[in-house]
Amino acid sequence: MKQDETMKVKRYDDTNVNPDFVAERKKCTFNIELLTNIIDGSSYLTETRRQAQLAVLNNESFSNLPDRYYASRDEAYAQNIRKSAAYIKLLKEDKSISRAESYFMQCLIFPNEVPPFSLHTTMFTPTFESMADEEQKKLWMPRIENYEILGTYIQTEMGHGTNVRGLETTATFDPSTDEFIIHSPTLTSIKWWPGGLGKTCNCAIVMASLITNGRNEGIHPFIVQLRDFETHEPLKGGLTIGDIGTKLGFHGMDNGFVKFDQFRIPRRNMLMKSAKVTRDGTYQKEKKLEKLKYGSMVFVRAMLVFNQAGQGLAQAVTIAARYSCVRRQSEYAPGQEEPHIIEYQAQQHILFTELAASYIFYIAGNKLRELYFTMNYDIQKGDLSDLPELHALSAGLKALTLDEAVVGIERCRLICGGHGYSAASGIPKIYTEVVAACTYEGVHPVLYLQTARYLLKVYQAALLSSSASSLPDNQSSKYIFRHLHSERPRFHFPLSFVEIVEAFERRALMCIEKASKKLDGLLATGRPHHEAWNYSACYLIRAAKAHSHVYLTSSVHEQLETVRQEDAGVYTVLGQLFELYALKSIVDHAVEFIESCGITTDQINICIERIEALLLNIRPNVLPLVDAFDFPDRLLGSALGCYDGNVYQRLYEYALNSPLNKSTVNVAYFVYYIAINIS
Ligand SMILES: CCCCCCCCCCCCCCCCCCCCCCC/C=C/C(=O)SCCNC(=O)CCNC(=O)[C@H](O)C(C)(C)COP(=O)(O)OP(=O)(O)OC[C@H]1O[C@@H](n2cnc3c(N)ncnc32)[C@H](O)[C@@H]1OP(=O)(O)O
Ligand SMILES: Cc1cc2nc3c(=O)[nH]c(=O)nc-3n(C[C@H](O)[C@H](O)[C@H](O)COP(=O)(O)OP(=O)(O)OC[C@H]3O[C@@H](n4cnc5c(N)ncnc54)[C@H](O)[C@@H]3O)c2cc1C
Repeated sequence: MKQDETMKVKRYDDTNVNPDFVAERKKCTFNIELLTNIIDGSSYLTETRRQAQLAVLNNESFSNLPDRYYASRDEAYAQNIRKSAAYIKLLKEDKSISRAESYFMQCLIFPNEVPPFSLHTTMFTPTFESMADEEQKKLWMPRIENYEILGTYIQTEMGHGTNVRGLETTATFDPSTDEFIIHSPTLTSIKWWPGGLGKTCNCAIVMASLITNGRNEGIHPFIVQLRDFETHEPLKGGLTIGDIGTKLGFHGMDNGFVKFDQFRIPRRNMLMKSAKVTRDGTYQKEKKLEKLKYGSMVFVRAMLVFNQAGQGLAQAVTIAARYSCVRRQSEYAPGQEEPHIIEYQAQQHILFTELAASYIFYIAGNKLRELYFTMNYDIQKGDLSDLPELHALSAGLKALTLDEAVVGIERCRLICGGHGYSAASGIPKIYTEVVAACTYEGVHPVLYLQTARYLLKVYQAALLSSSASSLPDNQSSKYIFRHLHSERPRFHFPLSFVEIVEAFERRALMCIEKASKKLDGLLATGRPHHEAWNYSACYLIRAAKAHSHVYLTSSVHEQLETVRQEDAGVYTVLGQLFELYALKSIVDHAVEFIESCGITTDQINICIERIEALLLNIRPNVLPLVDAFDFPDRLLGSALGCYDGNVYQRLYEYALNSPLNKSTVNVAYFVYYIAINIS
């Protein structure tokens, strides 16, 4: 990114800080900057992020007007298009903007929003790059990279989302014209939901059943132009396109529908890297590359762990923590000043456990992102051996971290009392954004079951093997081999970090064993496999969750081992958060840990006591720990969570700006109420 010498705007307002915050920040026992570097991935990335954020704050084109919480849907969409145009212009003009910089800029330009063009970068382009052959890339990529083509990813239909093989849209090859005919044969086959489809994108990857020579060859991707490049009108020849209407959130996004009526595209618009249809209609495929078509789902699921679960929960925690250090309520000691609500143990228990979870998701999410890029390098070169591992891991972690994050965000809202319910808190917007990710890219029961399917295969392999050597080191399920053939250790309390990781592994192995036994038991009674699988679902899902917890704890433990060499202060606070998250999970799933690790209810009570001690340890650092996330106020968009802690002044300003306050007497009152009274 080109450096801007005029960068003056501050990321925080530190001129008029609430004195309670000043006092809180003085209690800090660790180096905040080092922790920020860990969350970002490195000091280089911290600097990159700050520069990118300053560039956004200094650019008028990216301001959020009208107020994001008062905008109607039309305004929210228009606002996003205005900012998108400015953003894309900037990316086109300054080719030195790196991928990481553009990512950081996007997060701040569209705070807690998935903007209409985002499918272009997250799904359309990666799917095209992965599924198109070299000739197709040469033809299309320059216009895709130049944003002349703005694409979305069209898979889901009104009648089918999860069952991709059940999609009804057809792409039938017509050898007489060398074209495919895309068709929606039923009401339920209308494509439904794709982001940016309703009004914004001019092209799409469309997933449809390929039919040639009278045979249905299954779901394949096609690149389809939807709108005229000049007029932006939907193309003639059999397209009905529109916006699907208002949703729980995502107001600035035009999720859309499209009905194809015998719509024709050239044969070469089928993406032909792993399968093709020749001029005479012959279908050919490279079987080993078949699963590449699922690749973009794996990519987004892997990214959602740090981007939505980690960042979303961290933002809600930042808001709740800062507010808890300002808000005073209730008479604690008779006759004394009301304490800040942060002093109540009940408040601390919720706030600090969610703080711990946000650190765990962020750090583990960063590791998953790195693992994705490492493994995907080989996958794109045609070695798909790591794909099952990556699929299982990204599916399970997307599900587990988002499940826990949305509950955590809602808990943060609740501990802010009444003001948490106001849009001005910022938390409702974070919630509606993050909870959407629990549905898109796969609903969670389905994703857990995908993870479980993989785990049972690994378990079967481990039963037949006596060592872990047959699994590469980067496989997260290696512990299954290790522990299956080794004695369970005696755990000592309070648990050491190493013991914590092993306890999670032992619990996961037990859940996998139980799921396998359940399935085998049902099969032994003569039930068909699909039925036995369905009636083992609760066991299978428990196994997938337990395995995903293993990744969370082991990857953060690995990070801790590195930090231990670097900085004692940061190691201590990060260790406290790690321990708190782990112990809370152990207490929440006590039965599974008692059974798998041979521990007692008395030892679970030791964990409960230890959690209380950890709350006291974490208390002095609470503000510095959320400051370390380093969210600019503009990203949080919260009256309760600003860096300066001037909550009440901001709440009042927010109310004064309400459109309802533009007049002292509302016209509707005259039109309806006075009219009734007169008649
Ligand atoms: C602070 C740090 C900063 C760092 C710097 C930053 C760097 C920059 C990095 C860039 C960041 C980007 C940030 C991104 C942010 C994200 C925000 C995104 C916003 C996105 C907006 C929303 C978009 C939404 C899109 C959608 O929803 S698209 C539709 C999604 N649909 C689904 O998910 C459907 C769910 N269904 C399925 O997945 C499957 O079809 C099914 C698995 C349920 C099918 O089951 P079925 O049994 O029918 O399966 P098959 O027979 O077809 O296949 C079975 C075998 O295939 C394997 N399989 C299945 N799925 C996959 C897969 N995905 N990958 C690999 N393999 C797969 C099965 O395991 C079977 O295998 P087996 O036979 O060997 O057992
Ligand atoms: C905000 C948002 C953005 C989206 N963006 C896009 C997009 O850009 N492109 C796109 O193509 N799609 C998009 N989608 C669609 C999304 O991918 C689907 O909604 C999702 O995959 C779920 O499919 P479905 O809605 O058909 O639910 P269904 O598949 O009908 O599932 C409904 C429920 O049934 C249960 N269920 C279903 N199948 C099973 C099973 N096998 N085992 C156990 N339980 C099951 C689950 O509880 C599930 O929640 C988006 C959705 C949302 C909400």
